[in-house]
Amino acid sequence: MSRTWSVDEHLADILRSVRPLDPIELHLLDAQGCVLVEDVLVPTPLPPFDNSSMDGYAVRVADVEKASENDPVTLEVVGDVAAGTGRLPGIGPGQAVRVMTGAPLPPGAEAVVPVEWTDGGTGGGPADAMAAHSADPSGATGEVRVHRPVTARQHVRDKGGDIRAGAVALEAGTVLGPAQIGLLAAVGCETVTVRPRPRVVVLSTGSELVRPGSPLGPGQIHDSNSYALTAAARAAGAIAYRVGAVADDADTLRTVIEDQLVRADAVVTSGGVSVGAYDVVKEALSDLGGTILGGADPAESEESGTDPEHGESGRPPEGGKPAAPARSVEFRRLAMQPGKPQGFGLVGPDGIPLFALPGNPVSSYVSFELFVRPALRALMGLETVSRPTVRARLECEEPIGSPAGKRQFLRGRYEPPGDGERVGTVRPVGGAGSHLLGSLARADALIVVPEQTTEVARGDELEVVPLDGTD
Ligand SMILES: Nc1nc2c(c(=O)[nH]1)N[C@H]1C(S)=C(S)[C@@H](COP(=O)(O)OP(=O)(O)OC[C@H]3O[C@@H](n4cnc5c(N)ncnc54)[C@H](O)[C@@H]3O)O[C@H]1N2
Ligand code: MOO
Repeated sequence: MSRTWSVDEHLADILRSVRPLDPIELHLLDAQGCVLVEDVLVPTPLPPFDNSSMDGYAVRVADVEKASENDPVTLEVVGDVAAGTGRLPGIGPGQAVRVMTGAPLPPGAEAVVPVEWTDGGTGGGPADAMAAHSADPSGATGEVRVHRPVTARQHVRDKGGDIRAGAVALEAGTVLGPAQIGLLAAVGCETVTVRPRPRVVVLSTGSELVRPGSPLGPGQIHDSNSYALTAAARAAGAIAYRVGAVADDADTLRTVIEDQLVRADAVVTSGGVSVGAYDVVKEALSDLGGTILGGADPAESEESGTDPEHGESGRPPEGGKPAAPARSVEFRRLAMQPGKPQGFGLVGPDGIPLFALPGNPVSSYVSFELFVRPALRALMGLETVSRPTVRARLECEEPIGSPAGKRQFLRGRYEPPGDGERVGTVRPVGGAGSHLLGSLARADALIVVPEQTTEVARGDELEVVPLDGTD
């Protein structure tokens, strides 16, 4: 390791290196959370036909103009239209058709009188509801007494009133949430072209690691990082594959990563990046020479006929920008705590981003939040890649020290501002140790102590990063 990098420099370097994934066509529900790459036009108007917004009677306005509760107007019921009905009875003077919510407006009808404004065909007072079709399968016939007038188009939803045919239903760049997926379904789209969710391979390293569910031998611990990081990748919108723990052996690790690259848009490892004798990730990835993991060397690529369309990294350039140059994994020291040792690079012929995170459980999780999550969001084509932050006043009994020159990320619980308060409060949970998984699990936010600050105390206003909750 040479110089120390700031958090912002490291993140900027990562974001410079990742490009949004190539668009693919996905079925609607598989596209949830993805970004649309092209405008979606509405082929047919929405709604596709004039229809009733109420269960009631389709009428001509003039026929019910004088209707009142004391002096109802009696109309002849000439038909019954359920939602989905294609053949529609026409309405002449003095006639009505019983219609259900969403049913097409019959020809000749100008408005719909809700059933509650009629006797429902019973000959009595105002009705609460219509008789269920199962109870009265003959449908609506006979007469209906209308107690109130309606205005033209009242209780009618106009054809194209929501969106006109040919209009843009959703613009390129829209993130598909439930409402957007509903709209696409409504206009008849079965598939959409979006940036896919990145496939993230997560593996942990360490010969001390044992899978949860297995008993611990002497010196062993359960592998928690690969679980936390897989869950974090999923929470970030990725499709995550947990490979599990790889023993501290450089050749094995290289082979496992090479094997996994086929299904990876990003690789996340944990552990083995510090200065110990068994820090295998660093050993396996920092000096790759001509192996496949190092990616194509730009000079070699030209000679070996790399497709110029696909740039040196093997990935297509996006929006005219040059593709990211291939670069092997670089290990660096960051001015942050936790998360000081970090590795990042592009590996394999396709220049897949690889994040080598430190092994301490809090360090790997905080590193994921700060560096991997933004990169995954960039791969998805999302514009906002980092979590929004808030300001909050610190609530703590004793002053808390922070290492000079390092940005510290304490774990805390955030309380939003109450009525009339400008900022909320944040209370530290547990200490600064990067092994404190118990307190991490009770926290819902990271408290950011700037590099130049060496002590914070109650009442200090700090930047806070709210994290995903469990709800
Ligand atoms: N002499 C120095 N020692 C250390 C330094 C240093 O600068 N000089 N840096 C420390 C810092 S900071 C960190 S962070 C760690 C990073 O170490 P590694 O990335 O090499 O991680 P490991 O040594 O493999 O593990 C560290 C710690 O975390 C536990 N661990 C690892 N993987 C998992 C897992 N999947 N699940 C649960 N726990 C895991 C591991 O058992 C160790 O206790 O280095 C410091 N040392
Ligand atoms: O990543 Mo280390 O936390 O700085 O213990």
